[in-house]
This record gives sequence, structure tokens and C-alpha cells, in this order.
Amino acid sequence: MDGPSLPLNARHVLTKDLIINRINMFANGIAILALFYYRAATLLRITETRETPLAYRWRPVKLEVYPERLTGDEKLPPVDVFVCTADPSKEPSLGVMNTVVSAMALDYPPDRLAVYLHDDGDSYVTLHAIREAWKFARLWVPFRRKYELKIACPEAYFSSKESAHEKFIGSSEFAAEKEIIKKRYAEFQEALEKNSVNASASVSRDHAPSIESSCVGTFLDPDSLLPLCALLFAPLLADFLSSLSVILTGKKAMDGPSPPLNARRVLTKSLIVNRLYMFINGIAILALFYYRATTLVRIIKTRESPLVPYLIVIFSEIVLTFFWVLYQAFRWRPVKLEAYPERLPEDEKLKPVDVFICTADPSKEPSLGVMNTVISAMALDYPPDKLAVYLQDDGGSYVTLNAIREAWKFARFWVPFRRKYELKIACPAAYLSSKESVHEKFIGSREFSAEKKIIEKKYAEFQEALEKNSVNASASVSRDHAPVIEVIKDENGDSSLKDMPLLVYVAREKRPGHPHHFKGGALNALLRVSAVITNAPYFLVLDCDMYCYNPSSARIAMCFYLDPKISSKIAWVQFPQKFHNLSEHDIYGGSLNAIYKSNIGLDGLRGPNIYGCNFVMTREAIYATGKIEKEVDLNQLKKKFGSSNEFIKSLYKSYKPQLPEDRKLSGELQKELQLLASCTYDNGTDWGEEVGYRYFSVVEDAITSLSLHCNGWISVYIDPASPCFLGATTTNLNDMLVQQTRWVFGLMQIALSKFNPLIYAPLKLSILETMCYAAGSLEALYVLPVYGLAIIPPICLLYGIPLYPKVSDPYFIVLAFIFLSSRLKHVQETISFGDPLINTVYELRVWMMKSVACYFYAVLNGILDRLGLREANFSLTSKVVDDEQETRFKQGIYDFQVSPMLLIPLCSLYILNLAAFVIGIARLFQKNDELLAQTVLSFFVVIVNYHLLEGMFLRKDKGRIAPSVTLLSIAVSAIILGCGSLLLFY
Ligand SMILES: O=c1ccn([C@@H]2O[C@H](COP(=O)(O)OP(=O)(O)O[C@H]3O[C@H](CO)[C@@H](O)[C@H](O)[C@H]3O)[C@@H](O)[C@H]2O)c(=O)[nH]1
Ligand SMILES: [Mn+2]
Repeated sequence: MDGPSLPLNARHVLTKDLIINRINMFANGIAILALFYYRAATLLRITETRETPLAYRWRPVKLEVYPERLTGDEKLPPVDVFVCTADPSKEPSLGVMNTVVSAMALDYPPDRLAVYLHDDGDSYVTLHAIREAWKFARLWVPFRRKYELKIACPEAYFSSKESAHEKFIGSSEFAAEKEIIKKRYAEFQEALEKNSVNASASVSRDHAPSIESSCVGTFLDPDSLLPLCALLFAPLLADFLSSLSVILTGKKAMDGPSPPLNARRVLTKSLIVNRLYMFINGIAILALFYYRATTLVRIIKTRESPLVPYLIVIFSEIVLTFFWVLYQAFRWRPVKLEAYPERLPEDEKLKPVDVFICTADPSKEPSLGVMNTVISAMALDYPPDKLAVYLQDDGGSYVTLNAIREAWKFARFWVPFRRKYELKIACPAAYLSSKESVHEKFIGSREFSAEKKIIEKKYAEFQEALEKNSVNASASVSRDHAPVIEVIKDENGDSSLKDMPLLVYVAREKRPGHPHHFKGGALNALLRVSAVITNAPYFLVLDCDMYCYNPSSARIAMCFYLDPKISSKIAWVQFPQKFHNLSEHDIYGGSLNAIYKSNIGLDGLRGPNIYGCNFVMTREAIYATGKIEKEVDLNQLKKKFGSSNEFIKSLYKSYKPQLPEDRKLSGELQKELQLLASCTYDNGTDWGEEVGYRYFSVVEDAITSLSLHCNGWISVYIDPASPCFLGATTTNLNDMLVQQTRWVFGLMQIALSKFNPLIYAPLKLSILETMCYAAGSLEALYVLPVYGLAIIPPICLLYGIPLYPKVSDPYFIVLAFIFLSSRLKHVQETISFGDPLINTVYELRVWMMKSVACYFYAVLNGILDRLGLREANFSLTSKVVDDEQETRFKQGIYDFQVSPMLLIPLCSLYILNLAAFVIGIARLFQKNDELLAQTVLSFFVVIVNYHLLEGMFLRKDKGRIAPSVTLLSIAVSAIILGCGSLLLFY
């Protein structure tokens, strides 16, 4: 045999050299260190003892001053302080303003001290900051003086240890005041931070001089104890004085840089995460389809497993991928908008706003809630002569009419009270059940508490009156009546109406057999009626269960409509629907957060859809004409807008509505209003098609926004920190499923018509916008893959037929990756939205329940509707609270008192997967790794929908799933299994 052959080379370590080298290194290294130690020590000594040049040492002198010996402030000459700044992005406002405020706080007679800030950046950021600084200085300067603080600069003072004059140490008054100032300082700091977004863009190198004295009012006030504080460009006194004289006469000095009313921020971090995710997940999905294609070819050739189940799974995956691709459009360009209502011009420059509120049935929509919505809208922070509130009562009910009269009486107290004390909550019910919420300056005011007592009493009386009035509410609803239009006002009519917004009750005509087009019809009637009464260019739409909370909504909307860059393009400014009755467990997805997460992407495109209510729209957009300036053929206009002359006149730019000061509707006007609110007015006109709310679908909001966006309008989504509107969301499963079925059915109506976004939109909208609309309107088609994957894989699992790659196959990793990365993306989005993590589970559940129950019926009804076999209806969402259901909701326990029609599909699919999972586990032990993916899939269904298991088998309370439903579901799942098994033969 071949023995071990001798090596062809060898390698010796030269040990002697090695030892010598290393010793040398070590010793020499230490010597070098010692040398550097010597150098450092010497250097230190030299610098310490360095000789200074002789000249400096010639005549050493030290000065001292004795300011306490100065006599009489009157004898002090004035001092001007000049502060220079150049660029708020390099010189942060907080520091600059501390300099300004500290100079104002100098211990010097305020009438002899003036502080000038010269801003070489001419930036509105600095301008705005100095205004904030002025506000803060009004507190700081007297405070520093009163307590003889030894630090003039607020920042330095707050970060130092106590520094009040000894005599105040331990004073409780001092401590209290200090607390307030500290809080104000924090607010000031926050305001500057917010204000400094985009600081670098605000710097201008090309601008006219601008001078503003921040204290004009106080400057004139002889009692003023504050120094003058001015921001100026031209440091010449003459210039300053001349501009000041302009300010004193009440005009603006010169056109300075006006700060923007809104800002738009691209969320770069999310954008990067989203696109990376799209890219990587996209590749993984392609890989999966490659696997599917090759496997399919093999199965067709070898017939090693049944073909039909395999085809169904592939089809489901294709549909899921189709939706996945569509949804990426929402993620493409996340943008967030902000508004700065505090920068709006004076009230005289604001345009009027009409508020439209719809209600339909006082037995399902209790008067107290509806009237709170009405009153809250009247209490908006908007000039009352530019605000009008219209309530449209589709029930034509005297209960509602009486209630609104009572509401007026209460609003007479509430509206001025809210305004006087600058309450931050517009809705009386919300305010009275909240903790104090009054502007700080009134905290502790006796007058305020006394007035509040009166309001509380008046509210209790109001509530009682409504209760009495609501007996027989359901009988009061009429579906056959003439139109009623009434301006609500004081009975004796002799007091001034100036400080109250206009309030109008409208009940459009209703006749059996006439299509009324639900809420869309109601809003169109309101558009027409209001056009000849107030004709505000903007209107705010509210549902009757959605009250105004933060009173600044109309102002916030104006931040966009008064922005000359975009105002002419915007059709609506949309606020989110937020809810006052959410529980910490959002088990029914009632917060709608799942929708709002995607809205962040819509602002990067053409803007959000209409969400039914809480938006401020322009008449110009919904009428689909601009304001008409020239003479237009009258017949043409009548064809489009109907026969009312007065309404046609309202379309002209020059039109001034003629409501007299006493708000009395003349006989003539009343006649015109009756015509406009009649149920035949729409006939043969463009109302409901090109004009006004579109009637085509029960989700009037979706079809109208599609149409307006396709007409070239854009929209804006704004979500201020303090919610503008709060409503009641569905708090039980039945209401949620019924509501969702209506929504998705409405979307299905759109998808099955010429308005299908994939056909209707491509030439009018960009690809991404089309994709968003398509994702919305086709949503019900999720039913296909959900049923496909909830039925086929578990059945195959029961029979031991693999449908997915086995664990050792590299494609298993691809599959696992797609599954995990999409779940992780969901988690990431939930976290960055600020929702609790558990919501990812709740949202998944809601999505699965919706897909199985609502989408199924929505598709079915959509097809029947298309074939003309079923009439669309609008099942009103109930706003009456059932206490027991409410308690369960608050505790996060599902309420399964749901129509069996909706429950049975859910339970049957659940049972099927449960059985498959149990068998799957057994098979995993005895067989191989081919079935792991299917077992995990069924496990996923079982674990995500654990609440169904509980409802069917573990719970005993009234909200559980009825045993009969469980039994029926078992039977149905057996049938599904039986039928499904037949597929295995093909
Ligand atoms: O024939 C009708 C039906 C409804 N409404 C009013 O429409 C509003 C919305 O009805 P609601 O029962 O509360 O339905 P929701 O499902 O809660 O409403 C959501 O979905 C609707 C579209 O289906 C949108 O219009 C809503 O703004 C949106 O909140 C309420 O003020 C109703 O009074 C009418 O005026 N006339
Ligand atoms: Mn509602």
C-alpha cells in the first residue's frame, strides 16, 4: 500500500530571535512612555509659569462698582439693548429668546429700557419666537423683579438651585408662583420647538425691512411695567419710529415675512422602512411564485397530488398578492400635515362656514346626543356672524323639532359662556363630565365658578326637557310629509342675535315611493336650502353622533383654505373620526385606526377620501362649477341645478344672501325653500350625479370623493393633537358587522359599476392614487383568498396532503419570511402609530371576522343589487346604549349576540381549522415535515380567533355564542369538509 509520503516543505519558528525581539519591544516601549511622561510634565510647567508681555503687567488695576448707591430710578438715563441674530437653524430660538428675555429682565426701570432684536435671517421662525418670548416675558419679568431673583435669564434660573432673595425663601406664595412660571416656561419651550420646524428654510436673504414692536398695546399703557421689546430690521431710530407710528394707527408696519399657516412633513424614516419592506418582501413573493409555478408544472406532469386544491391555494395567493401590491401605494409617500391656527389673520378676513348635521330617527339617535352635536357646532371658535348651523331631520319628527328649540334656549347660555372663558371643549355634555377645562387665566375666578353653576343647572333642565319630549320618539317619525324649514330663535324675538350663530331646522319632503338617497340626499337638500339663506363658501359636515370637541376645527381648516399656494385646489379638509366611547381594548376595531394609519400615505398623493363626516368642503368643488362670473345660459344652468331661480342666483360670485337681521324668513323666501327641499327637485337634474353628493352608492362619501378627485381636486388630512370631533363608535359585534357590511356593500356597488377605479380612474388619477381607490373598492374580494385558505389547507391537512414546501426545502424559508415580515410590518406600524401592541391582534381578528362574515354578504348583495334583485338600504347604526353590552365592551369581552347569519360562517371555519390543527399535530409526530406549514396556518387561525373558541365552548354568560349556533356550525363545518373532500379527487 502507499505509505505516508514525506512532506514537501517545513516551517521552523526561530525561537531565539523571537525572544530577543519581544524583550526589545517591551523594554523600548516602556522607555518611550517614560519619555512622553517627561515631555507632558515639562509642557505643563512651562505653560503655568509662562511670562506675560511686559506691557500688560505694567499697571495692574481692579475696578469696583456700588450700584446700590445709585439714587432714584428717575435719574437713570434710558438704555437700549441690541441683540443680533442671523439664522434660527444655527442659532436655536430658545437660546436667542433667553437672551432677549434676560435683557428685558435687567434690573432697570422698564420705561427706560428697550430691547431690540435684529434678525439678519428675516425669518418668520424668529418673528414668531419673539412673540412667544414676549408672552413669556410678561410673566417672567415681573416675577424676577418681585422676588428679586439674582438670575435674569429664565433658562439659567430654572437649571440653577433656588435663587430668590433671602426674604422670600420658604414663602409659599413664591413657591406657587414659581411653579406656574416653570410650567409656562415649559410651554414656551415647547412652542418654540414646534415653531422651529423648517427653521433653515425660513431664512430669507431677499426681503424688505420689517419692524414689529411686540408690545404695542402695553407700550401705550402707562401702567406698563415691561420694557419695550422690538424685532427690527433697520437699526435706524427714525425708521423705527416711523414704522411704530404706523402700528399705532392700527395698521401693519410693513409687509414682513408672514409665517406659513400649515406645514407638510415627509416622514422620511417611515418612507425608508416602507420602501425597503416593499422591495425585500416583493422579491420574496416573486420567489414564492417561481416555486409555485415549477411545482404546478410538476404536479400536472406527475399527478403526485390533487390539482384542484393546489390551484385554489395558488389563486388565493395571487389575490392576496394583488391586494398586497395595491396597498403599497398607501405606504409609498408618508406625509404629515400640521396647521397653525394661531397665525390666522384677524376675524374680519375669515370666510363664512355653514355646518350641516344629519339626523334620521330620534328613537335610534337620542335627542340629547343630537342636540349636543348641534350646540357644540354653534360653540365653535369662529365669528358668530360667519357661522350657521343647519340640522337636517330625515325623520321629519316633532320630537327633533322641539328638541332643537330647547337646544337654542340652552345654547343662548352655553355659547357665550364657552367663548367668554375660552373653554377648550365645545360640547356641553363633554365639558360638564370632564375635569375643569377653562383657560388658565380664569382658574380660581369666582365669577367663573358662579356662572358654571348656572350652566350646570340649565343643562340639567335642558336634559330633563328633552327626556320628557322624547316619549314616543319612534312614533313621531314620519315618512310622508311636506318640507319644513324653520329658523330657530327666541320666542319673543326682542333680544339681539348678533353673538349667536344662525340655527336652522330643515326636514326635507318625504313621500313614500320616492327615492330619498339616504344621507347623500339629505346633504344635497341642505346644500340647496343653505345656499339661499347663508351661502357660505365652505361647509362642515357632521353626523348627529359626532360632536365638536376642540372648538378650533373651522379655523384649522382655514389654515389650508387661506394658504394661497394650495387653496384653489383643495376640495375638502378631512379630520379623522375619533370616538369618546372607546375602551382600552379596541376589540371591534371601532377606533378605525387601521384606516388612519394608511391616511398618512394619502397626503403624499392627492389626499384622503371623504370619511362621511368631519370635513370642511367648498361649495365650488361639490357644485362642479367654479363661481360663475359671466352670464351663462340660464336654461343650461337650470338643467344642471334645477328650477329655482334664487338658487341659480346663488351660484354667481356677486350673490349676497338676503336673510334680514331679525332672521325672519319672508313668505317669498319660504316658498323658495319649500321648492328646494321638495323630494322631486332632483328629478332630471344633475344633482346626485355631477352636482352635490353622488347618489350612486350607499357609501355616498366614497363615490363622491372618487368623483371629485377624478375632477382634479385635492384634499387634505389633518389630525390635531386635541381631537376636533368625537363620536360614538359601535360597541358590539353585531353593530360592527352590520355597519361594515353596509360599507363594503357600498364599495362593492362601486366596484361592480363603471365607477370601478381600475376602469374609471386611470386616465384621471396617477397610478398610485388609482391603486388606493382600487384597494378600497375591491376590498370585499378578500373573501376569496380568506375562504380559500381557511378551507383548503385544513382539509388537505386532515387527509395528509401537503400544499406548502417542506421544512428542509429552501422555499420554506421564503414562505416563512413572507409571513413573518408582513406580521412584523404590522407590528411596526402599530407601534409607530402609538397604539398598544395588542391592537395588532385585535385588528387581525377584526379583519378575519369582516372577511368571513361581512365581505361574504357584501359580495352577495352587490351581485344581487347589480342584477336588480335587491334594493339598497341604509341600516342606521344604533346610538342607543345597552348597559350590559357596554360593560362587556369596556372589559374587552366579545359580545356574540349577533345574527346567526353572520356568526355561522365564522364558527364553521373556526371549527374546521381547530380540527385540522389537532389532527395536524398528531400527523406531525408520526409523519414528516411536509405538513408543518399547514399546521402552523391552522394554528394561526385558531390562536388569533381564540375568542371564538371561548365564545363557543368556554363561556357561560349571556354574551357567549348560543349553543344552537355552535351545533349548527359544527354541522356546517362537516358539510364543508364533505364537499371539500370531493375536490381531492381532482
Ligand atoms: O337616510 C338616512 C340615513 C342616515 N342619515 C344620517 O347619516 C349619518 C350616518 O349614519 P349612521 O347610522 O351613524 O352610520 P355610520 O355607519 O355610523 O356612518 C358612517 O358611514 C356613513 C356611510 O355609510 C357615513 O356617511 C358616515 O359619516 C360614517 O360615520 C347619521 O347622522 C344619520 O342620521 C340620514 O340623514 N339619512
Ligand atoms: Mn355613526
